[in-house]
Amino acid sequence: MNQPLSLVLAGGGTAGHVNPLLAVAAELRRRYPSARLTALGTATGVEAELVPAAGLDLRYIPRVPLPRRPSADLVTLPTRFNAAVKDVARIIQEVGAQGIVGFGGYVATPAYLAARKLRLPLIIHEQNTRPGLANRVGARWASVVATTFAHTPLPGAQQVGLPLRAPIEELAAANAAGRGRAARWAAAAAVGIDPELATLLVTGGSLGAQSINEAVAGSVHRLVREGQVVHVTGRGKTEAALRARSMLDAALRDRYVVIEYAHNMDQLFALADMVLTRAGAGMVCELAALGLPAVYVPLPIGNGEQARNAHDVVAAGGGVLVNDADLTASWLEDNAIPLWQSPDRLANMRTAARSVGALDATKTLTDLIVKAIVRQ
Ligand SMILES: CC(=O)N[C@H]1[C@@H](OP(=O)(O)OP(=O)(O)OC[C@H]2O[C@@H](n3ccc(=O)[nH]c3=O)[C@H](O)[C@@H]2O)O[C@H](CO)[C@@H](O)[C@@H]1O
Repeated sequence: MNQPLSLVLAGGGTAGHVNPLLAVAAELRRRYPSARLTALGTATGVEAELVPAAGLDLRYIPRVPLPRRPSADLVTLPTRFNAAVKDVARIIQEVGAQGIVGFGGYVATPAYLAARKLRLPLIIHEQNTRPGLANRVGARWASVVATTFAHTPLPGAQQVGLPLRAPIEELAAANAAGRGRAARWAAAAAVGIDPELATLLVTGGSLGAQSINEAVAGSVHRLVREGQVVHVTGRGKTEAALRARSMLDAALRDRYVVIEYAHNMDQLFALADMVLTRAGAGMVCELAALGLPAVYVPLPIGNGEQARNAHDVVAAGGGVLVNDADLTASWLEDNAIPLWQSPDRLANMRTAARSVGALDATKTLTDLIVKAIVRQ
C-alpha cells in the first residue's frame, strides 16, 4: 500500500453488533498504527458510547429504518435514504477511504450503497446464523463476504468465526494454556469477590433479559446457598434483582452481586464456573472460545435466530438450551443448580465448548480486509 490505510467501518445498534467492529479496528490499529479508521453509527445506537470509548473516530449518519407498515414515512423513505447514502459518500471522500468494512444493521445499508457508487472494495461480516437485510443486499456486490457460522446462507460466504475483543482472546488463550486459575484470582480481587466459591454468571446479553432476571431473582435464595451469583441485569433492569437481594439473609447477601451493565465482561468471564445467558452471537462465540459451560435461553423472537446461534455449541455438549417460556425459578433449582454443582459435568462441557470455539477470527478477517484493499 503506497498511501496510509484509510477505512470506513460500518456497524451499530447493540453491543453485539459493535464489538466485532471494535475488535477488527484494534487489530488494524495494531498492524498499521498510522491507519485512518472511521466508524459510522447512529446517535441512538450503543456505538455512540462504545466507539469513542475505544478511541475510534465516529461519524453519525441519520437512522433510516424501513417502516414496518404503510405510513407517511414510506413516502419520504427514498429521499431520506438517498440523503444518508450521500452523507456516507461525503465522509468516504473526506477521509480518503480505500474500502468499506460492514457488520450489518441500519448504518450498513447506506454505506454499502455508497461503496458501490464509488466502486470501492466492500468487505462484509455477518455475525448471525441468519443474515440481516443489509448484509443480504450488500453481499451482491461485496468483494469479501465473511460469516461467523458455517451455514449462514449468503452467496460466496466464507466462515471466519466472530472477531472477539483482545481481552477475551487473551483470557481464552490463558484458559487453553491452563492459566485460568491465575486469571480468576486476579479478577476476583478486582471485582471484590471470593475466588474459591462456585460462581454463576448471569447475563441477558447487552440489553439484559427480564425473564432471566425474574427467574434468577426467584431462586437466588437457593443459589447463594451453593455458591455466589454475579448477575448483570441490563440497563434499567435491576429492580427484581435488587429486591431479591434485599430479602436475602444478611450473612449471604454478599454472595449476590448485582451489576447493571458490565464494562469488564472478561473479568466476569474469568470468575465464572457456569453462565446463564441469552444466545446472541457474541455471547455464544465468546463462551465457546473461553470454554465456559452455559445454559442458553434464546430470545423467543426472530424465527429461532438465537437458538440457531447456540446450535453448534449445544450439539457438541458445551451448553444446554432452555426455552424462555420454560425458564422459571424452579427450573433453575431442579436443573441449573445440579449442573453448576457437578465438577465432572462442567469439565466435560468446558472441553466440548472449546472444541467449537474459534480464536483467530479477528486476525483472519483483518487479513481478508487488507488483501481486498491491496488487490483493488
Ligand atoms: C435483542 C437483540 O437485538 N439481540 C441481538 C444482539 O444481541 P446482543 O447485543 O445481546 O449481542 P451478543 O450476545 O452478540 O453480544 C453481547 C456483547 O455485549 C457484551 N456485554 C454484554 C453485557 C454487558 O453488560 N456488557 C458487555 O460488554 C458481551 O460480552 C458481548 O460481547 O446482537 C447479536 C449479534 O448480532 C444477535 O445475535 C442478537 O440476537
